[in-house]
Amino acid sequence: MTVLITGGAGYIGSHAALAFLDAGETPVVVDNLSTGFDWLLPEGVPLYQQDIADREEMETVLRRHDIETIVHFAGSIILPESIENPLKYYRNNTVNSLGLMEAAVACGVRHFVFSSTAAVYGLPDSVPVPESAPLRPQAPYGASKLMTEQMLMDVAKAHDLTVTALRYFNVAGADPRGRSGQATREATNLIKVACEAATGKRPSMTVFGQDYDTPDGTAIRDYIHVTDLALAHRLAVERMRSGGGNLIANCGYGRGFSVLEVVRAVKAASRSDFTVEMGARRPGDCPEVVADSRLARAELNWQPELDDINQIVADAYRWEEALAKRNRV
Ligand SMILES: NC(=O)c1ccc[n+]([C@@H]2O[C@H](COP(=O)([O-])OP(=O)(O)OC[C@H]3O[C@@H](n4cnc5c(N)ncnc54)[C@H](O)[C@@H]3O)[C@@H](O)[C@H]2O)c1
Ligand SMILES: O=c1ccn([C@@H]2O[C@H](COP(=O)(O)OP(=O)(O)O[C@H]3O[C@H](CO)[C@@H](O)[C@H](O)[C@H]3O)[C@@H](O)[C@H]2O)c(=O)[nH]1
Repeated sequence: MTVLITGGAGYIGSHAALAFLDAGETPVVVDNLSTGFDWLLPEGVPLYQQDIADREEMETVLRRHDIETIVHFAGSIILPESIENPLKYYRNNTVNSLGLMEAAVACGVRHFVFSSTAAVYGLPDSVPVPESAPLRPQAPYGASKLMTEQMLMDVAKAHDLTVTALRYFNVAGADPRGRSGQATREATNLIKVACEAATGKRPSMTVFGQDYDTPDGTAIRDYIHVTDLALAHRLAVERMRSGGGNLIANCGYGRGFSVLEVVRAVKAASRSDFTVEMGARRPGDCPEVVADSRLARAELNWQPELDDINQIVADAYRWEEALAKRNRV
């Protein structure tokens, strides 16, 4: 019943490794360390430093560990970069995922969990966004993920494989016990950027747009604690093991916070009054993105435990401080 985590040395994948480890399972990780770090992985989790595109090596790992389930995080994740370099995104997120599916089918893997994204919805017509909302990705990043979802669902129908695709909203925070967190170089995510301003890694931060049609004029997002998200993956695997069928579900909490609310929370958690500049809207951003998360709650029996913006930013900040002290990334 071994679980393979691709991209397990990355931000979310390392938290998933912790979630399986904490539940008494020892997962195996494949990661090419292109954006991940071996030191993010919990001790005792075997790491194969290889590319998921290497079909032969992937099949060797799948057979050696008799892999029952693949939890597939490996991918390229920077939305603006996908506009500049679409081929990289279709190669790594779509083509390489296809190769992994072929290896999975060839090696008799039973279950597959895929990291999808709210970016598949593009600019939603209304919030909260249900899974049935129109799928109109605005950039190759979202399109590359949507194609993979579609391939997986077709493969699941034709083969003895059950698939869960989880569409993440805004992932943030760090393991509450300090064992992992986000170490991404040159990160652009709001909470990470604000925490870097709080530790002094950046001289200041900028709020992108204050003229949205929202209560305080800044954009609203559904920030989900990475540890709750990791839990959803473990529950998705449990559900498939007990006979649950294919599923596509949003992972968010179903409520949003504005940029200014997040900045205030980071200032309170860090007790730092870092400089916040007011800037123009970031091209492509929408005013409000919030998940309708009822399906994941019902199907996965997912009861998030960390739905608290103060805890999310406190955990993110504690991790950022630890990174700064260790002089890492
Ligand atoms: N962070 C978010 O807010 C967010 C939101 C929606 C979806 N996602 C998805 O979640 C997944 C994980 O994202 P993350 O934030 O942890 O990013 P990350 O960059 O920290 O993790 C990705 C990991 O995959 C590895 N990797 C990339 N390509 C690989 C390849 N070809 N072979 C082997 N390893 C490879 C990287 O080295 C890295 O460790 C991604 O698929 C991403 O698209 C993330
Ligand atoms: O320095 C900053 C960074 C962000 N923001 C704003 O904060 C909000 C959140 O931005 P960010 O953290 O970059 O997340 P999103 O742009 O909402 O995108 C995230 O959520 C998507 C799913 O919805 C994923 O696909 C992306 O990978 C992930 O980065 C947006 O309104 C930004 O304009 C700022 O004001 N200043």
